[in-house]
Amino acid sequence: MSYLDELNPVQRQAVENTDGPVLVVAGPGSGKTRVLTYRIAHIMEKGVAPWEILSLTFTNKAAREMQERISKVVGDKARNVWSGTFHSIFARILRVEADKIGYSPNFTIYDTEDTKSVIGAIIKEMNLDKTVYNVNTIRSRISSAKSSLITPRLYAENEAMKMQDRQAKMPFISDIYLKYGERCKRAGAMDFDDLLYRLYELWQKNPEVLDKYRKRFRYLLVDEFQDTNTLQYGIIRKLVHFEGSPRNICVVGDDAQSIYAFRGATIQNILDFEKDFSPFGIKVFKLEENYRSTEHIVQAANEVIRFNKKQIQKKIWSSKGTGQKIKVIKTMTDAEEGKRVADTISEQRNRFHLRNTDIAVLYRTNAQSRVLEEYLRRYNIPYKIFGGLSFYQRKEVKDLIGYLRLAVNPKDEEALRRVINFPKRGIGDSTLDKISELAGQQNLTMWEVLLHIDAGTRTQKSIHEFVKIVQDSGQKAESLNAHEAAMYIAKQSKLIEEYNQDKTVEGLGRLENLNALLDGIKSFVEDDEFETASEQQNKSLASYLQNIALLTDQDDESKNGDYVTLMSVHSAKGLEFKSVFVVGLEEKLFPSFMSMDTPDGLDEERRLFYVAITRAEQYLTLTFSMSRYKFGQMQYNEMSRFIEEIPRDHLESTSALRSGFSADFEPTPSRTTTTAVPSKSGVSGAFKPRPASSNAAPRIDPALFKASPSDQIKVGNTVLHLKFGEGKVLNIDGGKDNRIATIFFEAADDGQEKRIMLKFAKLQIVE
Ligand SMILES: Nc1ncnc2c1ncn2[C@@H]1O[C@H](COP(=O)(O)OP(=O)(O)OP(=O)(O)O)[C@@H](O)[C@H]1O
Ligand SMILES: [Mg+2]
Repeated sequence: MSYLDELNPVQRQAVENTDGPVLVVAGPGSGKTRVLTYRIAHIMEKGVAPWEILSLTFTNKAAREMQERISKVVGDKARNVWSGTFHSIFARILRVEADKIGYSPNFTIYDTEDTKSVIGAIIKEMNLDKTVYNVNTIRSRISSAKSSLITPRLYAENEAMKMQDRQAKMPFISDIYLKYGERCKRAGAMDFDDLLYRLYELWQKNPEVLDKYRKRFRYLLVDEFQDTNTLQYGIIRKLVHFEGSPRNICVVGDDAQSIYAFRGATIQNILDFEKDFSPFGIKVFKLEENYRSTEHIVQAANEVIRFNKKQIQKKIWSSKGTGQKIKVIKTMTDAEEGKRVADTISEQRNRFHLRNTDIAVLYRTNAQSRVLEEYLRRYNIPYKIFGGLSFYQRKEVKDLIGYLRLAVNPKDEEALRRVINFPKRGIGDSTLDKISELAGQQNLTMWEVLLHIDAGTRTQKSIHEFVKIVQDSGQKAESLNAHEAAMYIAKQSKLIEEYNQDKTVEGLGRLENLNALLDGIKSFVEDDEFETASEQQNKSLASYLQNIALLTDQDDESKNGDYVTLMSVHSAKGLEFKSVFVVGLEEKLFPSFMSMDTPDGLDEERRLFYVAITRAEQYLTLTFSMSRYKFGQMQYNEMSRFIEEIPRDHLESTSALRSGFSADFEPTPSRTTTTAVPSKSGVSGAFKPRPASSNAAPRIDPALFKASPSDQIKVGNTVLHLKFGEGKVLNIDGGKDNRIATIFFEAADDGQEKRIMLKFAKLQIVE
């Protein structure tokens, strides 16, 4: 059996001990997933049928990769292994057994939006105040109740939960929960949590059904076990932990990579597993060699995770050679960060002969993808976003763009349909159908029909309000610049208010996306890179929309299958890439401001960082930006403590390090932002332009920068530009309001003269 030779001795034992419980706790890249894969192959080689094997993973991507890896060893029959995510496998079982719990086999699966709309309807029926009873909060309460196996009845009896609800001024959540369950059942629908919860219930109530599956799945395997929640573990236990069971279960995981505490996953599961199965001769294996990454990366990861006290001690080493040091890039703005990432990707492809698919860019929050996407597109680097939508495809982004489009063109029917009843104003589908019908009959646009509706009924009043919002927005779009207009519209439409109410993790992500869009519009307005006067002048909402039409266009950049992967760190679990970029390494972003206040929160962020950097095989690049727009405000950031926690020996010595770290390179004890006071010497020092040959950005601290009035700028001046550094004004032409300066920036990328419209440019005269 030659495939066994592709394993080290400990891995081989974990594979060959197919009978009885096995636990593998080991660090990243040590071959845990490989053990699972080979174990499945090995079980099949011993004559077990593929459908007797159940293998559970967390993401579809991981499940697919596992399937591919198994096929390499055993060929086509790999397809018949029950291998997939918890949700997909359980849905499959539930379809077969649906009638036993009063469902039809064709039950619908409700996504989050469906769930929210059902909960919203219940709140309305119960005459509860929807500003107090926030749909998202309730959804997440119900979800966590289900994940902890708390039925509506138990919920109603649970004093602790009720106390929490009373404190939140929502004493009726348990009633909503009960009604929600009934409603789903009546509708023949299950939400995502139900796929786990109902399966548990099915097995609980129907021992004969459970028995069938116990007999069927003779072998069970679970990857990324550290991230299972109570319910998932409950289901697993039911399947294998019983009298007379051979308990052929193998789980693999790494407590240091547990990153879903907020969803109820606890590393306690790993400890419990060992305890629960120890009476049945559990075998525990530890793997210590990292086959994925070179030494600098592995050692840096080891050092960082040592800051977490509550870890199972593990030694990890690499025999892949020293490898490259970790590169750190510091930039002044997030836009520049995007640009440097794109630059470095191009450079790495050439220098190290990488394909796009060898490269991944990982971020902490999805909202960060906007700037990255923009620069990858500008550089013609194909990319694909995993575990989420591309920025402009996200619902909240489309909502705001819908309003912006209406402001510029109220006849835009698609936009109108999208937002006329969002946020909800009681203009339902039937009203909309009527409007559309009228429009058809009279050969008008829907907008024109709206304009002629009297204000009588409640719905008609709502329509009037909506028309007013669009009209006001239209006026602002003409009189203000794109950013001012968009800010007005975001507020006036009540979109911000709507998204602001949702205090869940997902809700915050949506608000961040909205703000990222607004910030993007702001940088569009402030961008003075344009060279011609007409482009410079036109900073209107209409021109902004035209500009992004190209970005929102869904042309598939990843056509030929060679694309850079963009994803959140959470989605990157279990994956590996030759080159990995981890971006936005700033205090309050990564670690996230939401988790920084508690030691446990911070530990989880550190585990997340640990997951991020251990995805890299050969090249690891960490980037951070000194400033970043946040909620329309320029924020000044400090480098993330996680970079400081990496011993300097593992970092490439670059200018980023010299200026990013405190002088003696001691971790800085205080993390309050210090804003430098401009002083004569400080200015000239900080403003030193970068050498033309290097790719480094001009090191200008935005906090020190002060734009001079444009009419004072004269030929011969030396001026500073935030992006291009120091430059000499060679010529000025154009009339009063349209003066265009020709400036030579020594440090700019191309070393070419640039033509810049003075009215919009931000330049500081140095001499
Ligand atoms: N004995 C081995 N010989 C050669 N390559 C190996 C060996 N074991 C693992 N590898 C390779 O090392 C890489 C990491 O393995 P794998 O993905 O299984 O690690 P893991 O422990 O699951 O990591 P993570 O914790 O990040 O999920 C893979 O490319 C795998 O094929
Ligand atoms: Mg793995």
